[in-house]
Amino acid sequence: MQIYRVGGAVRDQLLGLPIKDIDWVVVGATAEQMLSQGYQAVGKDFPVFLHPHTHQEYALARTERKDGHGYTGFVVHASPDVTLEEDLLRRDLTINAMAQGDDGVIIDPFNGQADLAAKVLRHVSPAFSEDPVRILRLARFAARFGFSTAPETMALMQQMVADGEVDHLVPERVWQEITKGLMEEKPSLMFAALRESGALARIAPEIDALWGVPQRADYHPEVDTGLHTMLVLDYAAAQGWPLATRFAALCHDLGKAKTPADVLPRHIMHEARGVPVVEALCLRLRVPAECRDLAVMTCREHTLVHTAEQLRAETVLKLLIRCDAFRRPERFAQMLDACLADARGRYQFEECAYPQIAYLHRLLAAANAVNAGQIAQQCADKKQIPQAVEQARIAAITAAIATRE
Ligand SMILES: Nc1ncnc2c1ncn2[C@@H]1O[C@H](COP(=O)(O)OP(=O)(O)OP(=O)(O)O)[C@@H](O)[C@H]1O
Repeated sequence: MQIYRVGGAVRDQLLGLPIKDIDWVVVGATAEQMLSQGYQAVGKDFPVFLHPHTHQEYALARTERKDGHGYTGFVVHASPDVTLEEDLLRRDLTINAMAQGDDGVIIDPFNGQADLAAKVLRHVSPAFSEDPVRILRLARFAARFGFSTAPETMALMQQMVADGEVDHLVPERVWQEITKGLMEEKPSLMFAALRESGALARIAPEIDALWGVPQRADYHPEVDTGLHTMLVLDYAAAQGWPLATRFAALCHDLGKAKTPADVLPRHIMHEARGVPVVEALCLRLRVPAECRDLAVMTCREHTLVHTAEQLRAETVLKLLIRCDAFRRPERFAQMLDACLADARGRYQFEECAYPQIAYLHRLLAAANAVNAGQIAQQCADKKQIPQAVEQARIAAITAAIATRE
């Protein structure tokens, strides 16, 4: 048997990037041979084995063929007669279809090195169209490397979308790829590839609908809501913020696509209109609660946060309570970060001051300093405790507002 490094490890080494994990391909072996050498079988659908000591993954060289119409899985063929080249042929992109043997020689039958040098994402073979998740993979590699898509690959992806292939993707696979793409350096490039292929309109029409929606040019010199959303998202990514904050940045203005045409380019009530849209997207993609809740909250509150310094103490307290800021201050802080991204994700406002964050943190700290236990002891009628605590918090916030620097 021969063993080769394949895929991302070879690509990243050629790019001079750190290698996270190595995938190995074993040519000329059977599953029984692997097991007899102490490897543990781990692949549910594919013949993958774990090395007993290093715990690295070794896959038998394989070919596969689509099982029926739409994406329903693959019929996998792994046997000692499958060659390395046959295995590489069924991979997604030429830059991911290179191998390296023990001697260090790169095996590159599909010119992945040339595409790396030209910064191009190109499919390896027509088999690309057998798995629609490859469109999302390509899009996230675009976000990671800033590479362009080969015209023939873009045409193939557009055809796949037109054939309805993307509609067969299960939500978990979509969310997994979107998650990875959001964590890349420039997530907007993922959405650009998804839009151009037509896939975004199928997997997340709520996001796709933002392009072409105008906004007031005095607040938003970039005008287009889709472009603004991408600026906000890339700002969040550039700060290295976590997934939930990036997802909240992505979703904060979904309500703007629902603004009635006769009130454009104003977007009164877009926060309230957006909440059900964000909830529907999250439900469909099975977005985890942590991401969903922050996205809904940001969508609902971002305009109010922008006006924080004009708010009355009562309104501030209601905002803090709605956001559960007393119990979840770190999540509240994440929402404020997403609001900062919203403010700065605009042409000509890229470095605008955003005192709202420090201001609201100061008011939260003031409200938090209220000694609820002591108030409870002083209340003769227990039923009045919540109201008394609320009054004390409003007084504390009022005092903090009055001492504004
Ligand atoms: N859906 C797919 N279709 C075709 N080939 C795939 C697919 N998923 C993975 N591959 C192949 O398996 C390799 C390893 O996949 P993996 O998901 O670990 O990505 P990677 O290229 O290592 O990138 P990353 O740095 O994101 O882990 C890829 O480089 C590619 O050759």
